[in-house]
Amino acid sequence: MVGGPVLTAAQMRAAEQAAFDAGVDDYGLMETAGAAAAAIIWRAGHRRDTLILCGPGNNGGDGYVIARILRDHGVPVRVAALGESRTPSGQRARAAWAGPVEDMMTAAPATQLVDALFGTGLARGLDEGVAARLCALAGAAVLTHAVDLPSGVETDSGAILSAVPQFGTCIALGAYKPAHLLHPAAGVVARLMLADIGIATPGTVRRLAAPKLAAPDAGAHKYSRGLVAVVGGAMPGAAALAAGAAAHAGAGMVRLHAAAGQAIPHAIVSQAADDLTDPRIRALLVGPGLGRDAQAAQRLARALAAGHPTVLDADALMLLAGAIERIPAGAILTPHEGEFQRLFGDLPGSKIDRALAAARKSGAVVVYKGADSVIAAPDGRAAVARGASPWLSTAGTGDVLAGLCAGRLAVTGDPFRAAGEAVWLHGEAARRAGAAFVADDLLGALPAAIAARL
Ligand SMILES: NC(=O)C1=CN([C@@H]2O[C@H](COP(=O)(O)OP(=O)(O)OC[C@H]3O[C@@H](n4cnc5c(N)ncnc54)[C@H](O)[C@@H]3O)[C@@H](O)[C@H]2O)[C@@H](O)CC1
Ligand SMILES: Nc1ncnc2c1ncn2[C@@H]1O[C@H](COP(=O)(O)OP(=O)(O)O)[C@@H](O)[C@H]1O
Ligand SMILES: [K+]
Repeated sequence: MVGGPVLTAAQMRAAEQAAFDAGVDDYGLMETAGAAAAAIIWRAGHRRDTLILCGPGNNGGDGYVIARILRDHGVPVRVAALGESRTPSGQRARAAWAGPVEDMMTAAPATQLVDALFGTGLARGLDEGVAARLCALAGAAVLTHAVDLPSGVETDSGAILSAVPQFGTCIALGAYKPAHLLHPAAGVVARLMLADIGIATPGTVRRLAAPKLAAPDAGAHKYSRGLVAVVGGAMPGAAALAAGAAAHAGAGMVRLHAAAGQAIPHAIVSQAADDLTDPRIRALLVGPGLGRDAQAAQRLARALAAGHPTVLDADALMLLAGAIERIPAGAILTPHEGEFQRLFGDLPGSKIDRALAAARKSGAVVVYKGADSVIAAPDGRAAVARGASPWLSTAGTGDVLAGLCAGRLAVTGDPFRAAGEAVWLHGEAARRAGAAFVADDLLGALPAAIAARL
C-alpha cells in the first residue's frame, strides 16, 4: 500500500549528507543522479534534438551530466545556462560537458526540453523574464522533462512561486518531494518517475501505492468477513451509497440503520432501530446524510458510545467540531477541506504537515481529502495519493469513500491500512468509470478495481 518515500528539501539534504558521511563521493552522486535521469530521457526522446537548461546550483549540475551522456548517445544536444555554476560539483559537471553553453534568454527552442534550472534549492520564484522564457521554450517543445522538480515550485508545500509550464515528465531524484504529490504543483506534471540514486532515503511519509488485497479464504462466511453498520439519517441517499461501497469493499454483511422504505441495494440489510450492540460489528460508519439537528447529535452519541471501530465523515465531523476529544482513538476521519478547517482550524505547514498534526491531535487516522488526498496516522506515518480523477468532484463520491473505509476496516482491522486501501480503490474505480460519472457509477466499477489487486 505504501510506495516510495516523500522527503522535504531538508530531509533530502540530510539523506545526502548521511551518504557523504558514509564515504559517498559528492560529485559521484551527481553523476549517478544525472545518469539515472539521462536514461529516462533517452528512452523517451531517443535522438530528438534537445535543449537542456542548466541553473547555477546542483540541479544545473545534473543538467550538464545529462547533456554529456545524451551527447555520447548521439543526441544533438545544446546547453543553455542561467549564469555561472556556483557549486563545486556543478562546476565540475560543466567542465566535463566541455561543450558550448548558450544564454538561456536567447537560445533557440528544440524538440525536447530538459529543465535543470532549480530543484530543492529554489529559494523564491524565478525572475519574471526567466519564468516567461522557460514557459516559451517548453511551449515550443514536443517533449518536456523536469529534473527533480519543475523550476518554480516550492519543494515542501507544492505552491507555485512563479509561472511554470506543463511538463510531460518529472524525474524525482532519490525520493519524491511533497511538491510532486501536492497541488497545485502536482498538476503541472503529467507523468512522475522516481529515479534511484543509490542512497538511503528513510521516511515515514510515502506515496500511496496500489495495495495487495486478498480474496476470502475457503472457510469464510459473511460474519467472518466483517459486519459493517452504517448509521443513516436525514439524507438517505448518502448512507445508501456508503453502505453499497462498504459491501463492495469486501465486508461480508452491511446493515443500514435508517428509516424503512427507502431504495437501497438488495444485499444491504435495512434496520430501522439503532441497535448497535451486536458484538460482530467490525466497523461502524456514521456521518453521511446524518443531518446536524438534535436527533442527529443523539444518534452520533449513541454510535460513539457503542465502542466499535469507527469511521466518521460529513455531518458527524461537523457535529464534532470543537469537541475532538470525543473522537474515539483509532477512528478514521474523512474530512474535505471545509470539514478539516472546522475540526482542526488553521494549522501551519503543508497539507502533509496539517494532516499529520490533525492525526496526532485527534488520535485518529485522518484522510484529508481533495485532488491530493493525504492519509495520516497518529504515529507519524502518512501516505499521499497522486493523480485522482477530477471527475470525482461530484456529489456523493465522499460517501462512497467513507463506505470503502468502513468496508476495508471491517476486513483488515487496521485503520491506516484500511484508509489507504479505500483511497486507492476509490481513485481506481474513478479511473475505470472514465468521464462524467456519478457517485453511483463508482460502485459498479469497484469489483474490477478490487479484482485487479488480488
Ligand atoms: N547534493 C547533491 O550532491 C545532489 C543534489 N542533486 C541535485 O541538486 C539539487 C539541489 O541543488 P542545490 O541545493 O544546489 O539547489 P538548486 O540547484 O535547486 O538551486 C540552488 C541555487 O539557486 C539559487 N537560487 C534559488 N532560487 C533562485 C531563484 N529564484 N533565482 C535565482 N537563483 C536562485 C540559490 O541561491 C542557489 O545558488 C537537487 O534538486 C538535485 O537536482 C542531485 O544531483 C543529487 C546529488
Ligand atoms: N478536483 C478533484 N480531483 C480529484 N478528486 C477530488 C476532487 N474533488 C474532490 N475529490 C474527491 O472526491 C471526494 C469528494 O468527497 P466530498 O467532498 O466529501 O463530497 P460529497 O460529500 O459530496 O460526497 C473525495 O474523495 C475527494 O478526495
Ligand atoms: K528542475
